[in-house]
Amino acid sequence: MIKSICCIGAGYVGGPTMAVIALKNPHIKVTVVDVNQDRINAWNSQDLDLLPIYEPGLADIVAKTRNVNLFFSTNVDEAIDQSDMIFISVNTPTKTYGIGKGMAADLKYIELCARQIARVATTDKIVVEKSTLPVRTASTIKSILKQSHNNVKFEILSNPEFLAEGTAITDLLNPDRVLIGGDYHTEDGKNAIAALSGIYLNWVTGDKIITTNIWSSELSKLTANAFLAQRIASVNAMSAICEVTEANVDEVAYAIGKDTRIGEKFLKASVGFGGSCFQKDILNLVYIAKSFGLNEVADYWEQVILMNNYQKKRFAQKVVQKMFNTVSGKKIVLLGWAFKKDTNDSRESAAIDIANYLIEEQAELHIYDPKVTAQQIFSDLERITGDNLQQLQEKIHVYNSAEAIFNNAHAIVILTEWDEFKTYNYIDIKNQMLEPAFIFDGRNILNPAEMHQIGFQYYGIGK
Ligand SMILES: NC(=O)C1=CN([C@@H]2O[C@H](COP(=O)(O)OP(=O)(O)OC[C@H]3O[C@@H](n4cnc5c(N)ncnc54)[C@H](O)[C@@H]3O)[C@@H](O)[C@H]2O)C=CC1
Ligand SMILES: O=C(O)[C@H]1O[C@H](OP(=O)(O)OP(=O)(O)OC[C@H]2O[C@@H](n3ccc(=O)[nH]c3=O)[C@H](O)[C@@H]2O)[C@H](O)[C@@H](O)[C@@H]1O
Repeated sequence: MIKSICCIGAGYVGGPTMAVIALKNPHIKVTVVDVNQDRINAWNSQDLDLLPIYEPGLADIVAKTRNVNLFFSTNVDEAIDQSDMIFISVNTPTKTYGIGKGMAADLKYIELCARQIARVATTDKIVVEKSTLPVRTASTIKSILKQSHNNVKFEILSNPEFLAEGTAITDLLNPDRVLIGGDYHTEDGKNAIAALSGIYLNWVTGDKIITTNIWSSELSKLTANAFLAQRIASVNAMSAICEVTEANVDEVAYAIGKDTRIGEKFLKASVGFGGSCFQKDILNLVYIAKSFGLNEVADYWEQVILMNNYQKKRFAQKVVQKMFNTVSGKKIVLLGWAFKKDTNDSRESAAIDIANYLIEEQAELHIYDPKVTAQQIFSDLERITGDNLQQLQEKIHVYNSAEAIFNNAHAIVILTEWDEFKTYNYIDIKNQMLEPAFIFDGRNILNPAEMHQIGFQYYGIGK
């Protein structure tokens, strides 16, 4: 019976996942630890608006559980030692150096966790891989844990997380499935799987809990993300064909989605997918395929990334081309910076690449996102443009609200599908803008007929 859980990594996965586990398992003490003091302070802040992660419904659960059976701390050693089960939920970004640079997953944080667990643990532990990892990582973790001198038994499980940001809490409360990979041929393995299942069974029905061997579980996570991203790349490829044939991508997506073998979800054409995982996980898969000499397999999946890059560039080029082939010195309003709505996360957001392209074309950018801070927007831009903060602040303007942003603008470019962008008074907005007033709707959230009627030059994706 598990009494105490430690989760290493208080990020987008560790925080919400542990909050829900704590809510549904009041008899278990859950401690989320991180080396980042600022992040832990933010998780502990009295004002729930200051939590480091914005997710609908998260603050309510934290309010109910924090300092009851959910704790946030930087004391990693103590939390490891006091727990029966340890979730590793640290970041696994794409490597930026050395062998596999730009493609392989960087496992240094995972290895550091494993070494720390091996050094600190004095009682038996179940170690759960929550981070997304290349297939066969568990064997690396196992060999590191074997070096422990404390005569401790470790059982390793893979339990990948399938939540999507923006809907993390509903995804966690009502998952399509929970996947547990473990050593189901041994008694210890079976017990560990049962212990982890027991935690989920407090709110997930048994038929949704899938048990596989550990390698299938690790590989299923990369596979799921590759398949999901491939659907978006496919529909975006079709959006390019729609734009030159007078077909409408929303209609095409609706028509094919009605085929239950295809299904209607994840067929929304866009400026391109973003987020911290799709690109990195597909690159990781490509690297794994290449390292086994499976070059055709690698090329097949890499095409999803290439298609996505093409979509971002195509959209930015269209903005320039429709505005008489120049945006130099023109005021362009970017609505949205997050990689999708209902999150404050901008990692790998399509907005970053599109802004960079427009900056290169000397546009004057005015940016507003309801949840991403100005500090984050400038730091994303510093990284992609190579300019320093002062240089950027001279030419780019970030707003706290959309109220004063549209005055004398040449164009509006919608990059994230935030609901509030649909509720604006576009008649008023049009009156504040220069003529001809352009809208480039990278998320197809506005009604084209209405926009044309107001007098906008309106361009969506795939129509
Ligand atoms: N963001 C998402 O929606 C999803 C992410 N994942 C996977 O979950 C993993 C975590 O992702 P995020 O939560 O988004 O990352 P994140 O970057 O938000 O959080 C990771 C945290 O781990 C901490 N950390 C790193 N090394 C540490 C160490 N040795 N000791 C203590 N803390 C340490 C970092 O300071 C950071 O706060 C990744 O492998 C990702 O692929 C899986 C499903 C969904
Ligand atoms: O491993 C992960 O991190 C997670 O990656 C994705 O979740 P996430 O990246 O948070 O968000 P998605 O809803 O998948 O959106 C990803 C990107 O695709 C775009 N998208 C999504 C759906 C769609 O139809 N069209 C489209 O352009 C979104 O705007 C966003 O930029 C998966 O959906 C999760 O199951 C997975 O756990």
